[in-house]
Amino acid sequence: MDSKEPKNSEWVRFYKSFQYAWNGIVSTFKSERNFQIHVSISIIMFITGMVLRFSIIEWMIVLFLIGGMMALELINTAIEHVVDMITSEMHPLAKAAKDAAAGAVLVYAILSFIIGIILITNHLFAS
Ligand SMILES: Nc1ncnc2c1ncn2[C@@H]1O[C@H](COP(=O)(O)OP(=O)(O)OP(=O)(O)O)[C@@H](O)[C@H]1O
Repeated sequence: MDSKEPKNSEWVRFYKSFQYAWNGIVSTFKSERNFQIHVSISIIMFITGMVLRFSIIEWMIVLFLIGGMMALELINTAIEHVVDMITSEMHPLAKAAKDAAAGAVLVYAILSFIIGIILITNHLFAS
């Protein structure tokens, strides 16, 4: 009997942690225009992959890029929130933190774009 309760509460905690994470994704989607743009581009890439009938390897690359992009955008949003919570005043360190986080997203976005173009052109010309 005693051993059942902690087990249940572990599952409840596990379920709740998913719920909190999902809430973070939904609220970021609602508030961040860049996240909405990334989701839209991901949907376009998904449809492109279906139309061109991507191979398993190509799908794995696309999913990795989409997942990485969204995860980075979520981390960038988290950093923005923390900075805004710490100070509402202009501070060089606040700027440095926000700009570095935005830079990380930009680096990944540029790489994703280049890899996406390579994937599509390689697929079209190889088949
Ligand atoms: N508290 C702050 N102190 C100094 N610079 C800041 C501060 N908050 C934002 N900035 C800088 O001002 C510029 C514009 O920031 P802005 O607040 O418009 O966008 P963001 O918060 O970085 O992102 P988003 O537009 O997604 O909210 C960026 O270079 C950012 O680093």
